[in-house]
Amino acid sequence: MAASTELPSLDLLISQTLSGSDLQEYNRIHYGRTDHHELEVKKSSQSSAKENDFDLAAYDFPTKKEETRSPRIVRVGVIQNSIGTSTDKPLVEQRQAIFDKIRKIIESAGEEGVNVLCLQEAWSMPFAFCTREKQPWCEFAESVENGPSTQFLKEFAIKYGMVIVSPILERDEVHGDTIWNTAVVINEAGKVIGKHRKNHIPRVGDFNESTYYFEGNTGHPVFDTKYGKIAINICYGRHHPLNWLMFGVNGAEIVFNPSATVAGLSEHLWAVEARNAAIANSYFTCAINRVGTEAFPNEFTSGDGKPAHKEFGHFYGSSYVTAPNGARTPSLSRVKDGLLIAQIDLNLCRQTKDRWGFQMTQRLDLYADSLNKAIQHDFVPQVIQ
Ligand SMILES: NC(=O)NCCC(=O)O
Repeated sequence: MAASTELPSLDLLISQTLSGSDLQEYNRIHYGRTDHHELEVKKSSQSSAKENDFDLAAYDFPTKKEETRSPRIVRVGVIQNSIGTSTDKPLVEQRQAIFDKIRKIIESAGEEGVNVLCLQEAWSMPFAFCTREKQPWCEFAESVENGPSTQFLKEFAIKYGMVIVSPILERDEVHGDTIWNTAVVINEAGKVIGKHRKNHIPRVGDFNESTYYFEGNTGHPVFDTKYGKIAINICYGRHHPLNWLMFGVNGAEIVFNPSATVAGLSEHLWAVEARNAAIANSYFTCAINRVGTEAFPNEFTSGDGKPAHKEFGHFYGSSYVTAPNGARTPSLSRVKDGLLIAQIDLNLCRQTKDRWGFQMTQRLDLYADSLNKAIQHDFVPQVIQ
């Protein structure tokens, strides 16, 4: 059955269907708290959201005050968006249309005091990797240091004193013009402080990304920013628990998961994976997905015997934030652009570690030893008959 593009969000459906103590119980069991702690946003931001047709939601994660450490309050923002115009237009026009709509949303994020903002995977282009065509799509690849996306975002980073994570298609001119799927980290002074390249490249459905780029070679970097230690687990990496684990081992307090995934494939996994990662690693996770349906000029096939088609499928948005204790925000819409803001206290990471002891009780030494054996060509699985 085709996935619905009508249902705005499961969260909305629930909140409109249940009421009173049933809704409270649902919230307690599903979201991990009875109250979403919705934050007020400025009238001007509300007007801009209405005028520019994006959703705006903000939530707080109140955290216990500590006697010996001051709170470390940070506002994180995530943006999900559809592309700005059709994919048969000139590339520069397509990119400009995305910049034009993103500009408005970033301005609202800045006005609302967002400290760290993350955009969706390959945000400055359509997700054309389904086509397997090299032309014209490879032309969207750009330099980390001074490509159009970095130039565009630097201005906002400086204006709002905000760290921005910009997932782009990277062109590495120094190493043979190779292409990578990369998240660029721009600090509050507008300086690129580093990048992370996607570790796990999908080979599923229409996600033909391996035609364009290899698995990343940047490890699991954690960026120690003015607003906390952040990391980026790009899209398909969210299916790999050890990928999440390594960002935690390196000390991440917030891990962003900029994604591009479609309803027919992964919607039933979406609410589970980033949330589970937050719980297992005692850090905040911010899951961000594209939204809308992208159609391409030429037909492509999915290698499943079904007819050739021009549409990728429905990118279902539904971005959300999870705290280390497993409590989460409702999702943004499945069908509309949106800005989700979460006010978090990074002290909750250590508080959760102290309470649950997952870091203390994990057995990295044991896993390292077992994994070392498992990767040997003559490995014999430890099975007892
Ligand atoms: N962009 C990407 O890696 N998508 C793969 C599909 C998925 O992970 O749900």
